Amino acid sequence: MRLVVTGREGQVARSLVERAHARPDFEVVVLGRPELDLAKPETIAPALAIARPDLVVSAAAYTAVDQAEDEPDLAFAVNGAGAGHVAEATARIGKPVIHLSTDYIFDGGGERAYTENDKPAPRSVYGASKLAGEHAVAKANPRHLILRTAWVYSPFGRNFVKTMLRLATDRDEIAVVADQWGNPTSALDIADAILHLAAMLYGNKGFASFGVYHFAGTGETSWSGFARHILDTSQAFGGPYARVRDIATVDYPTKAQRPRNSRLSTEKFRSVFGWTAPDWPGATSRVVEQLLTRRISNG
Ligand SMILES: NC(=O)C1=CN([C@@H]2O[C@H](COP(=O)(O)OP(=O)(O)OC[C@H]3O[C@@H](n4cnc5c(N)ncnc54)[C@H](O)[C@@H]3O)[C@@H](O)[C@H]2O)C=CC1
Repeated sequence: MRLVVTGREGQVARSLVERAHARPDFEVVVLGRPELDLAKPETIAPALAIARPDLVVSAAAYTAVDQAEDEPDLAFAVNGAGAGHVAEATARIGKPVIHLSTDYIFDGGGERAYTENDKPAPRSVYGASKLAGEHAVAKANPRHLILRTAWVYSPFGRNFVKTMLRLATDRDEIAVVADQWGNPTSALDIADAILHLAAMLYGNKGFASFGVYHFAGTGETSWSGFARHILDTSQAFGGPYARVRDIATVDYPTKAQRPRNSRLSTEKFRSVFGWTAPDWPGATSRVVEQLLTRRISNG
């Protein structure tokens, strides 16, 4: 089965390439700029048609959350209209699309994990642009799976785990927000879930479970809890360590507002697809170990 993935250098795209290495039943083709540019609609359909997908994974996005506040037009062009064009081009060649979305479509109020029935109310340009993308995808291709995920990290690209390890190389203490809660999610686990979905979809004309799903690491924590686990694991493997000091969101102002409660209920995904992500501490430890081992082997 041939998966065509947008966002060539992204965490999810690179994780899919890595996970598919061990799976002779999957071939993963990654597309990126300039041949596929979500901000240039005319590039999208030709690039996808040439790549001959059995399934498209729409993982490219404008993900600079704070910068999006200053570039709303570009964020909406890429995450909203661009995502819609990908889904439309995929529908035109008769294939399904798996599209990645985000916890930031919620406002972060409330005390329980969000379900797929909860009403979106984004508080940032990024969140609003991703919600526009969900609507555009759903309208353009009825054969869609929209996966909302959160707090994504991996051995690739830029993410919170790599930031903590980098800061710990030259600081004794790192101040981290303690009053935002969520589910850290390894992009490698997202990749495994996507391969599971792809196998269920392939050649199954009767597949009737299209729609919106939440998929995230199992268990929850705060950013500071996440940071402590990363640095404790690093120390255990002989890597950099720093103490973590809890601070409040108000003490760490950012341009874009983040949801205080980012927790996603993955019950629907589990019951429909029989699949759950590993628990977040174990998954995080594996990525930290992978990063430290790579660093040592690279000298
Ligand atoms: N990183 C996170 O914490 C979260 C990410 N998501 C979503 O998951 C998906 C994957 O995220 P990541 O892999 O972490 O993102 P990433 O930031 O690692 O990768 C995004 C990719 O999209 C590409 N891209 C940006 N603008 C483009 C354009 N105009 N045309 C073509 N490609 C373009 C970038 O070059 C990059 O390769 C995205 O849809 C994101 O919105 C959802 C929740 C949390």
